[in-house]
Amino acid sequence: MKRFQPIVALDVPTKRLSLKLLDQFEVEPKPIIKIGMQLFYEEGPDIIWETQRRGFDIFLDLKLHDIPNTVEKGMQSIGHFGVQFTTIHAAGGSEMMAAGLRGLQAGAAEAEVEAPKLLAITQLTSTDEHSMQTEQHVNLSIQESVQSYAKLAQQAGVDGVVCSAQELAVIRPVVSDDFLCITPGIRPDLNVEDDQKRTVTPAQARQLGSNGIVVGRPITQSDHPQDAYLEITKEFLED
Ligand SMILES: O=C(O)c1cc(=O)[nH]c(=O)n1[C@@H]1O[C@H](COP(=O)(O)O)[C@@H](O)[C@H]1O
Repeated sequence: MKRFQPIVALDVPTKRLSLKLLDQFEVEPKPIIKIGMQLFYEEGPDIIWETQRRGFDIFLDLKLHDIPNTVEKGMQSIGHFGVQFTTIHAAGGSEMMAAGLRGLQAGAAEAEVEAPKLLAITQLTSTDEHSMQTEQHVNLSIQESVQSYAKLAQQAGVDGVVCSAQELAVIRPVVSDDFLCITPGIRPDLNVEDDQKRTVTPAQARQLGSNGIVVGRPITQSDHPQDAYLEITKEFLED
């Protein structure tokens, strides 16, 4: 099973701070860098070029969720960037996910770059079963909801899902072997949750069969981001 090096969420407000962090990751294996909405809305595509110039693969996490035509056009623009991964919300439905995939492939073809892997967000790792049931009015367990989104995402043709590693046991039996399961909500110390609800350690994510972990604050807010990254990498990649 494919296991990627950890994906570091660069959840900082400015280019200056992000470049300072990137300088910390001149190590092997180089992390995949996740650029999310805060940094992208602030700095625009320039932050992608700067990160690519430093030799990092990019996970552009903009979580598109809109009517199919709007998502298709938005994804067409994202397809131009030459990033390796990007995200869409499974809750938008199969028609929207298929439209997003079409747009992404069209954009990548226009720019003559490889299309990114498209990942569907299932239930955010900050959601617990109680809030899902009482606020989204989803009358299922978290496991059932995530499993159902994973099946829908695969039928729509996307490359994988984002979920908690806690749900992998129910997803794997219903998707193909090459379907990617990328898992945030990673905490080396499970006592530190922040706003995350469905957390696991890097070692648990490996044991549960995650293809890649997304880690933000445990690395970026550490006094020694490089040491924290290397420690987490060892825990996740080494059998
Ligand atoms: O799409 C994501 O990456 C994502 C999905 C999800 O369900 N939960 C989740 O935490 N994330 C992202 O993963 C990162 C987790 O950050 P930390 O909680 O600081 O490790 C953030 O950048 C979130 O946007």
